[in-house]
Amino acid sequence: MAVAVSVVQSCFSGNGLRSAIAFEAEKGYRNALGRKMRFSNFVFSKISKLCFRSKHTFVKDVLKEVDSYGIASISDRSKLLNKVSVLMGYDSLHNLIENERAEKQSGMYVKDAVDEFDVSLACRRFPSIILSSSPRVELYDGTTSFTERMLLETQSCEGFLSDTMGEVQSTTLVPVKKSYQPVPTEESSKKVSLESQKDAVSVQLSLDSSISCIHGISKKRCHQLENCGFHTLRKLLHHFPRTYADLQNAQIKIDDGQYLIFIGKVLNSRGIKASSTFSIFEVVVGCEITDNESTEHMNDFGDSRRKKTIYLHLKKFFRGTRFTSVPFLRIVEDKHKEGDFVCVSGKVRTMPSKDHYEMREYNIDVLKDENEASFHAKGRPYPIYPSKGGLNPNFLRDIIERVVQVLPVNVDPIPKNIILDFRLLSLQDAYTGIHQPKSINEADLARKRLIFDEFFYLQLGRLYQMLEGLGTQIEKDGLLDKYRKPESSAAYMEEWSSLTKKFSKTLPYTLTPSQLTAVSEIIWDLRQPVPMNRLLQGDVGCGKTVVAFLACMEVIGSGYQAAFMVPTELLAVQHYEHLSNLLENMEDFECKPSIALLTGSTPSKQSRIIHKGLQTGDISMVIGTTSLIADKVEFAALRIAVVDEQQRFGVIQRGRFNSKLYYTSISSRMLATNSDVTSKNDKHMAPHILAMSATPIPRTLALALYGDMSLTQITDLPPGRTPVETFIIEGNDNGFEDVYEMMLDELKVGGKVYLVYPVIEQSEQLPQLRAASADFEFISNRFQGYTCGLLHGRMKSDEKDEALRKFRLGETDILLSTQVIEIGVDVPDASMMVVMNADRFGIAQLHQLRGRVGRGVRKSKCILLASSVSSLTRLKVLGKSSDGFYLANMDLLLRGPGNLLGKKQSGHLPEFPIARLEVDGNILQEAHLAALKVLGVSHDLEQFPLLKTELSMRQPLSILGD
Ligand SMILES: Nc1ncnc2c1ncn2[C@@H]1O[C@H](COP(=O)(O)OP(=O)(O)OP(=O)(O)O)[C@@H](O)[C@H]1O
Repeated sequence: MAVAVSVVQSCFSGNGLRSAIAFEAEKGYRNALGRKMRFSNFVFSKISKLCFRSKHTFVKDVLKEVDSYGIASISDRSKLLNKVSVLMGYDSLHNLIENERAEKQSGMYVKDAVDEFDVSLACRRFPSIILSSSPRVELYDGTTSFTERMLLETQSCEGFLSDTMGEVQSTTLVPVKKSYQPVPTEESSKKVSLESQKDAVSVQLSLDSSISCIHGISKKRCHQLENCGFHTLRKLLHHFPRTYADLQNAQIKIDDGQYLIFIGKVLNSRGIKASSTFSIFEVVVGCEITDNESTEHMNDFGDSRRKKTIYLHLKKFFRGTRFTSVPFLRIVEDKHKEGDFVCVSGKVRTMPSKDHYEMREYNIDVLKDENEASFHAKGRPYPIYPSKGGLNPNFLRDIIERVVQVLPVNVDPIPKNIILDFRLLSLQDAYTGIHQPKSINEADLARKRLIFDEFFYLQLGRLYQMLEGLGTQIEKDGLLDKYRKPESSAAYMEEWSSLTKKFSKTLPYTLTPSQLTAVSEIIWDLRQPVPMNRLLQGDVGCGKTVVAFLACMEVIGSGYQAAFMVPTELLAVQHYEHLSNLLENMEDFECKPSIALLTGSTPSKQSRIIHKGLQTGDISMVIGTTSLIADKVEFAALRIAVVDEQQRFGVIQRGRFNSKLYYTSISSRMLATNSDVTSKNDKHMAPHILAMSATPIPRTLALALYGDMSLTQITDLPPGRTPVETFIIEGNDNGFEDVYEMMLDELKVGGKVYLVYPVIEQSEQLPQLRAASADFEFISNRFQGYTCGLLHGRMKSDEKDEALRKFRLGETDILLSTQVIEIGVDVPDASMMVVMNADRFGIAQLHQLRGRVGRGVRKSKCILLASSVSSLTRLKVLGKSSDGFYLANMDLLLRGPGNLLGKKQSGHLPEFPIARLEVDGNILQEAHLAALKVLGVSHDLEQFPLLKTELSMRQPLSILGD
């Protein structure tokens, strides 16, 4: 048996020896005497250390040869190193060198060979090792002979490679003690034991404890884990299983690699010390399995199914001197006693002997009795982990299991009543449930709790920051109340300023109930002493613009300024013209606000005049593009910034208005210059923000993106609108012919048609895509007698304006365009839209495009031409519904939030490691309520110190998306 042990030991030799051998061989066995001596001393000491308990002649011979290495010929040296390599567990010297290179290249140089060591390979090479059925291996008892010890002591190899490789391993050996008793070091006493210290540890351990506190983890492993980002227990616990294998009850035919569950009895449990730093733990379980499918053989009891016993060899490997101590091995052995009834699950590997199987990834539970077996045998999910940074998933699984076992009970920062109210698992149970679930249901509950946390801290962080920005307790309560009962905060028409009332009277229509409520809510907010942060959401064409205009009028009426920012010049011009027309209709000329248009194309002389006007307060409202947030634009008293098409701008730009602080209202400033008194009502405050979203985004997504904003939704459409009739047609020759016919019919009755293309120019890479410019001539020829216009992003600003103006005025009948018209373009009598290669657009995007027609009283059609039959199905959803929120939800489900929002905006979405917004929206709502509840009790979270610490740990600033 001693031979077996020494050989196994040799397989576990450290990287230092391998590096030295590889280096020596690669450098061509250099002849400098000093070097040769240093090398032979080093190898000798290493080999001796590996084999020092063996009296086997092979080892002794090798030692002798190593001793005379310095005087041996190059070929003998090469042969010797070949032998040493084999002794170390490699196939040959060549194989050793390859391994060394591969590890260096993979960047895993510090990789611990032990855990990768395949015992079965060694068993095959050295038949004397029969781990699975051999009697207990004698543990080390210090029987090394005196002469050997003397020899070892004199062969110090310190610093062999210090001058060449810089990787020194101090291997000075000390006389071996008679009986081995591990002396607890300060470091090891700090570490957490798997079982016994659990309670004691719970006091000191926290989720953010370093991973070095995991019992038995080697320094190398620690480094590896840390290099892969696992610095703390939390990081490890948040490495969630990728999926769970569905464990099947074992049948007679067992295949390699299957994940199975067994009930059986422990036959043997033993700890084997294989070297001074390496031990193997093996439990052998005997299980009787049934062939459920066989009815041919009857057993003694008349049972028609065949039964047989199989043997499972559950193996675990430990490295580190602490794990080779007799007491440790005894403790591990005693964990499972002979005759224990157990449930084992995991991945099986077939062994050479019949009916013997090995399991290295497994769960083992001791069962009370046979009754419990039926419950367990139903199968439990087996977690499968993703690898990370080259770390083996099984290793990760093992280390995570150890962390779960020592997890303290009191790690949960979320208050108990929140846990109860929202029926959540405790955090400890959630970690156990996600990593070691007893059922899929448990894993699901655990997942819910962890998703809840992701959302909860996001909401808590945002609301907390908002409250921090407020002065008084009343303001804070008011804000939380507003989130809890948004409907109770509204200023109705009678309370609006006279300018707002007058403006509303000039509108050529009456506001819809939703529009009225929206204006009332916004005006209520504008009266508050804290900056408003509101998102106005509504389906295409529901009339958001006029709501925003009314909000602007309200602040202008009180002597302040308004800014209205839109994403395109086209839209800026459209809004400017629209508002100018509405203001022209106002009877009272005296208080008519002065408005300006400021875009990138505004001539510089004109821009300067506008800048000046904004600075002095002569201009009360400016409409424009991102030019509005340029540094040189200064406002005298900016009180509201309307940001249209919020998601096109993102959080950063929205925030930039905040730097344009207003100081005092223009009227009070004038008063102040006359009387030297500043109105007490005027504060230095950031302007109110009204964001408008034209893409109806699901509430959950809105909450995730704009968790810090109030939400107003316009849910009805102006009266008289008839739903746009939608056709989904395959874009083949027949399809196109049909569409051209329909277009002709529409044009004949005075309709206007948009033709929307996915690209401007035809491309060689995507020849199947129809292009706007390329089609212009063809369409003009095809529809002779009708005028065609072209509109796309590469045209100059004034050319675009002109194209749209002509279409609006009816000078062109067909407008060939790209998706530039997607946002906000309002030509009320456009009555038909044809979208080429419609499958290239997202559902929400198509809904937006479709919203460009049917904006007036005219009945409208939208034709979506699919590139292929297969894409018809996805488009059909648009045929079924014209409800933007429903479609946005569908899009969210089908394509995820990134695609729904577009690249730019989805970059502002916080990252959720396990939550999926498209399906976990309800948890987000709950988390929002929970956050409100907590902050309602303690605005500054002083009453919840654990929660506050946790919040700061989770870096709330990053969740703002900036
Ligand atoms: N209450 C109303 N009654 C009738 N027409 C209205 C009403 N409100 C707005 N409109 C008209 O509906 C059309 C669409 O309005 P508006 O451009 O404000 O919609 P929107 O919500 O901003 O649309 P989009 O999301 O497409 O930009 C405009 O022509 C506008 O004049």
